[in-house]
Amino acid sequence: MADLLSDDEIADRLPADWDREGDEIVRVYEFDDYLGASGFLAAAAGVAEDAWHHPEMTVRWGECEVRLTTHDAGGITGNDIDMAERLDGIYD
Ligand SMILES: C[C@H](O)[C@H](O)[C@H]1CNC2=NC(N)=NC(=O)C2=N1
Repeated sequence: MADLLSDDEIADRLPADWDREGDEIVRVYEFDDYLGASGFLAAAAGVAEDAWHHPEMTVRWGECEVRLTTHDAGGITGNDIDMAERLDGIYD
């Protein structure tokens, strides 16, 4: 099981455009419309399934909010940082 990151480690490793909110890291990806946001969610779900690390995702008009935490560890781990970087990689 992945180890919890310290506050300093989280601050150091948090990718640009992501914020920390307690035991989660959060980013809102922006799109031109609802279908764009929905398509990103579908692609992100595939990335998550491949990595077996699953974010909480909420689609709104033109937005997909992604929240990551490691449930098994009860907080933020390297798995969350890695998933954030993977999702940034599929965001055009
Ligand atoms: C049983 C447990 O849910 C699985 O091992 C995986 C599935 N996906 C997961 N996703 C996230 N975000 N955290 C987990 O701890 C996690 N665990």
